[in-house]
Amino acid sequence: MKPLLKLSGVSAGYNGDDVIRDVNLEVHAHDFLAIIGPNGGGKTTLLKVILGLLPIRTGAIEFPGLPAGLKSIGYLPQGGAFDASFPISVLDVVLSGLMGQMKLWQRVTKAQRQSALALLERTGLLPFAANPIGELSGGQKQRVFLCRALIHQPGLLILDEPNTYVDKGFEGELYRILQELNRSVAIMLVSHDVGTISSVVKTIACVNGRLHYHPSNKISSEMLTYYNCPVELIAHGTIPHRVLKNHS
Ligand SMILES: Nc1ncnc2c1ncn2[C@@H]1O[C@H](COP(=O)(O)OP(=O)(O)OP(=O)(O)O)[C@@H](O)[C@H]1O
Repeated sequence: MKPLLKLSGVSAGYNGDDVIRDVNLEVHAHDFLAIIGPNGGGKTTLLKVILGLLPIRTGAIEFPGLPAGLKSIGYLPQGGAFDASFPISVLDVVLSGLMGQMKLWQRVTKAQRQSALALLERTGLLPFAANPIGELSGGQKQRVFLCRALIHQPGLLILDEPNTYVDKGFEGELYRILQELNRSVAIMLVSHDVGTISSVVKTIACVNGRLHYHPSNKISSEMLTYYNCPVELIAHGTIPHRVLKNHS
């Protein structure tokens, strides 16, 4: 099976300085890959080059198993990256995820509307479908943006810190939804929360300038220390968990 996404010897950065160096990575159908690493290690930069938002200095990025290339990728940016004060309904935000696929003069079909409503139902937001997006909480908005990233049925879903704004009560449910989605869509997930995601994902890549790939979801402190990605125990609320420390 061809990989959906293939990076070969990719280096990229800003103002002439490489942030990620000689990155090699393949993502295949049904993969559920966590991208972890310290602050400033280059995780978001990696996503930017995959999404074509940042030019690469060396190497190649290909989408052999995604016939529509970038258009087959669903993306949930950090914090939604959407002006939520815009007077638009929750349902229309979800449907706006189809814009890249549709011609200017095309109208949303009944089937597309039904799909959007089904996604809202799946994420517990159906009662809010007609509400202005600005009226929702941060966590609820993040769920709407997840639906928006899914509405065009991507082959690969990329999420940058999806739990940042999600209410704690929905975090477990979010991971459950992602695991269910993973039956039909490959997922790449950037996260700092090593403890939680290791039980959810299938494989792990640690990005710290270079990318170190682990074909398993088991994370040990030794492994992270070896790759210069030390972890520490912290507690949010009552449950302590491991997160990545800043690099010295
Ligand atoms: N637009 C930019 N211009 C210049 N430097 C940038 C830009 N964006 C990021 N950087 C720098 O690139 C490095 C990597 O940043 P990046 O956001 O990719 O890291 P990250 O691993 O996603 O970090 P975090 O975990 O804090 O989100 C950092 O040193 C950052 O300051």
